[in-house]
Amino acid sequence: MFPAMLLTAKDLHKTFALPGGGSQPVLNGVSLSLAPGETLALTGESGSGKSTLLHLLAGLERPDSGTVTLDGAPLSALPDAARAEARRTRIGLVFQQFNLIPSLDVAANLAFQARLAGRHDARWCATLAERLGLAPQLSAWPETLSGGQQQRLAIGRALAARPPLLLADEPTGNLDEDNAATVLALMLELAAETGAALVTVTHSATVAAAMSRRLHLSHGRLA
Ligand SMILES: Nc1ncnc2c1ncn2[C@@H]1O[C@H](COP(=O)(O)OP(=O)(O)OP(=O)(O)O)[C@@H](O)[C@H]1O
Repeated sequence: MFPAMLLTAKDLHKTFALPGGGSQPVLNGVSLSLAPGETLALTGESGSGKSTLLHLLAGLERPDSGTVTLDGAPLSALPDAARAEARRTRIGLVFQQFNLIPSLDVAANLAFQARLAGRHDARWCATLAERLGLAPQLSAWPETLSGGQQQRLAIGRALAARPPLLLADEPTGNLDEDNAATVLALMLELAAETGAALVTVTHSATVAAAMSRRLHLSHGRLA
């Protein structure tokens, strides 16, 4: 018997209006499904729509047509507030640009999403800080951290609420080779430990090879 799917996208279409008039179709019937704990790389040429697809999977944007279902609940059909709630409690997000909160120290950044989700667990946050090599920096400001440290913190923040789904957009895109390898290994280890499924948008063959499955986006469709 197949395991119940965590995430299902069915026949997603998305077209953007162009500033000068006209429109640009970006996703043209994209479907995928992800089992709990599965890891998936989304690859494709620059501009092929990978980030757009990730945003639809995260409920950050809505498709023009098609559905995104998370744990059996229709994410894409929910009104904005309910989608934001689902994102807070069920999805961890990691971006290329780290997106840390500059006015909060490392400890508060780490705990931020878990607090929002009403699932702060001080012991788990301490474990995450330790595992991510950030324990000595807990009272530092994010701007004083290296790029690698900032991305490790962003991963910890995304996993602090133990979401069943982690979505990452070029998580190693701003890092040198050594930091990229460390961040990739930690992201995979901690996702596996928490049971989170992972979808990673990437241009990196190394990152793509580290995922259990790869899908390539081309001409608005996945293969
Ligand atoms: N909000 C938006 N409004 C208008 N056009 C958009 C918007 N978001 C994305 N696009 C366009 O959709 C296309 C796909 O963009 P997207 O960022 O999803 O591609 P990508 O595959 O992630 O690219 P890259 O690898 O360069 O990050 C691009 O042509 C982009 O200009």
